[in-house]
Amino acid sequence: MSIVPVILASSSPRRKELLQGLKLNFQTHPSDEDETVAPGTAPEEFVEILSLRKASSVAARYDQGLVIGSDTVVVCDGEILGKPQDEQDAYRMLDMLQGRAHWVYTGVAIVEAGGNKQQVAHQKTEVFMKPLDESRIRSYIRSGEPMDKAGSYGIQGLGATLVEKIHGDFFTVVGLPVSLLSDMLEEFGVHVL
Ligand SMILES: Cc1cn([C@H]2C[C@H](O)[C@@H](COP(=O)(O)OP(=O)(O)OP(=O)(O)O)O2)c(=O)[nH]c1=O
Repeated sequence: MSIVPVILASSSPRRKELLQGLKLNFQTHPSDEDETVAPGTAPEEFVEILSLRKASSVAARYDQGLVIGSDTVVVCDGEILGKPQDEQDAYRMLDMLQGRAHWVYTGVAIVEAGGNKQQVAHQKTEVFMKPLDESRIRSYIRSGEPMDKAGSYGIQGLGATLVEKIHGDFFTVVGLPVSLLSDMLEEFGVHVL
């Protein structure tokens, strides 16, 4: 158990659940940072910039503690897909992803509040989606699940039925690479196990 306060700079229920899995005491403090990044930024850089921006903005509000920020995007044909704007956008994304492979990138940053230590890294996982016809995509969109998720699907929910297989870390797809995060926490003196 750590005595350093840990703060998750996120409004994502998935990230909260995944961090709870590490049995750390922590609080959440969502960041309201702007999520725009310069066009043409590579995905690995994109998720690291946003993870660090989220963690740094929340760290600035505390005198001490370790603040964790994270960001997830889906990458297909060189296009970075974030959360859909609306149902039409969700359809466009799912139609693009069906029947083929894409990458999910998740960045994770730890920023020491009241100090000057910080670390950022990312992980990527390849996801193979089944071929999906229009009615299946529309039915999935009607479930409401796609709307707050990068690439318009959630592998941990109904979206699991759309996925054929993955290569890499499952938790990276859901939105927080917990194994990588635990290694990073070690560097800050927090031992999960
Ligand atoms: C691909 C995929 C993404 N997602 C989610 C994880 C993230 O919550 C979301 C990507 O959006 P993010 O902008 O990374 O995160 P967020 O806005 O939800 O939360 P915050 O910035 O406050 O931390 O997509 C899933 O839940 N399952 C999946 O399979």
